Amino acid sequence: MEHFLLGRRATGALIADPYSAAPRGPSRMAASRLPILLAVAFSSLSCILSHSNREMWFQDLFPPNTCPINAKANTFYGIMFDAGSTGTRIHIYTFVQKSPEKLIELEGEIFESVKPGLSAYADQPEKGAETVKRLLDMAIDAVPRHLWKKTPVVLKATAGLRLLSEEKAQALLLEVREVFEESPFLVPEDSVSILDGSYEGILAWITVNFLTGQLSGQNQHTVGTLDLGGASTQITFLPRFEETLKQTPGDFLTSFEMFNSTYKLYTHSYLGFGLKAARLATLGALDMEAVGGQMFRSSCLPKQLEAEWHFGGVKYQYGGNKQGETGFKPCYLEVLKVIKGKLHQPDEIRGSSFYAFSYYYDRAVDTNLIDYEEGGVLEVRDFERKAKEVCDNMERYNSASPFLCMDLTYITALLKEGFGFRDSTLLQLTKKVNNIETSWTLGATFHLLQSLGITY
Ligand SMILES: O=c1[nH]cnc2c1ncn2[C@@H]1O[C@H](COP(=O)(O)OP(=O)(O)O)[C@@H](O)[C@H]1O
Ligand SMILES: [Ca+2]
Repeated sequence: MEHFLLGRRATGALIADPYSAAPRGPSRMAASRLPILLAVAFSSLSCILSHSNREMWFQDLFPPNTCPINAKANTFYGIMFDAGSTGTRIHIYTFVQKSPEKLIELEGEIFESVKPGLSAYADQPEKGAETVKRLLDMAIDAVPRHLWKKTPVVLKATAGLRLLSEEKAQALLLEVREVFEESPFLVPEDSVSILDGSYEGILAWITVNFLTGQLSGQNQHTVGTLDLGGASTQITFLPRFEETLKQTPGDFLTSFEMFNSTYKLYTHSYLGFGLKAARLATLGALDMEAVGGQMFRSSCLPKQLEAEWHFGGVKYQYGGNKQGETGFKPCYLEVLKVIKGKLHQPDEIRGSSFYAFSYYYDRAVDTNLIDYEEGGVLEVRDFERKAKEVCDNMERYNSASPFLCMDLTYITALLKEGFGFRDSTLLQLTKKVNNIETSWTLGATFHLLQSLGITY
């Protein structure tokens, strides 16, 4: 079992900031003021302690002789980039410390994204870094000038870069690091890296459970999370039964500390099981070496379709089964080959409900199962019903993505045959909670603030 200690205790004065600045920036700034549980070491004792400990590398983050006891309400920022396999996103979080005795609050988020993801620039790392720079320019506008030097900027890449060769991934990360170094922001050590898969699940779990208020107070009823990316997928939950801990392979369990609690989580990231990687696997095109003008066909695609698809910087030609079968049944069998026996099935989850986002959300929106703004609660069987409807009437759904049938069938098979959920398992489809994106980036920013000694 792995054990992550997320951050260490803060030394108070390092948290304090004499400046008080109203957040400004684009209208996307979410105005929600979440009551927060971030325990911040703002006691006068820690203020004294920190004064004797000023030589730390992050000392510039806050003025050395600021005593929090005198600090007024202040605002600070954290910039977290998510370099996903299908796109790069910037999350600029605003936090407010209203008074030394109070816990800090997450005030809002500015979010923007670009496509394609960094991995599409595997052979042009400078161009890839340019996409990051364009997003970072937004932060220049969003963060008040006098706070630039104290605002940390971090980028974490997920499955797209995990699948690249070490050399290509490192070249991209190096270029991004240069962009950061040239910016006016605080660039912590290790500010540009590939995020470990198990961290990805844990940090998303922290985000969702933080935003839904489950990490504070005595009666915590945490919820499990399901993230379906382009290249990998994560499942994370807090096991309630001893039996689950006994039945689970050690590397699926991770213990970590956050907000003064220790959690032992079940989490796993399945690389190559994201929605787009699964398309390639279903088409039999996952082995990139095999590509070379070859046409990949599937019963999950419209019969007459012949098209090209670019993913991860590689071009694929694909099409429908001109002569053979199409529809839900043959498609399900095709997809099953990709999934069957490849995933661990914890018994405990069969009766639980889960939060689901990313491509679970997008495909549910695409087929009107949920509203784009509101999200909603679905049962696993709703995805299967929709998959049948789309796959057995493929021509009718022609206007949407030609992969709609394959995607819905994959989601159905992943949930049922992969993780072992029941038809009746409830899924809470959520994009935002209180106007904040349900992404691992918020959990990662808490971790960042902890490691900089700002919160614990
Ligand atoms: O912050 C976010 N807000 C909204 N959607 C997001 C965010 N981050 C990721 N997504 C969703 O994640 C999916 C793409 O996955 P991604 O590109 O992150 O692949 P990966 O996780 O396998 O690297 C899409 O459904 C996209 O809408
Ligand atoms: Ca992702």
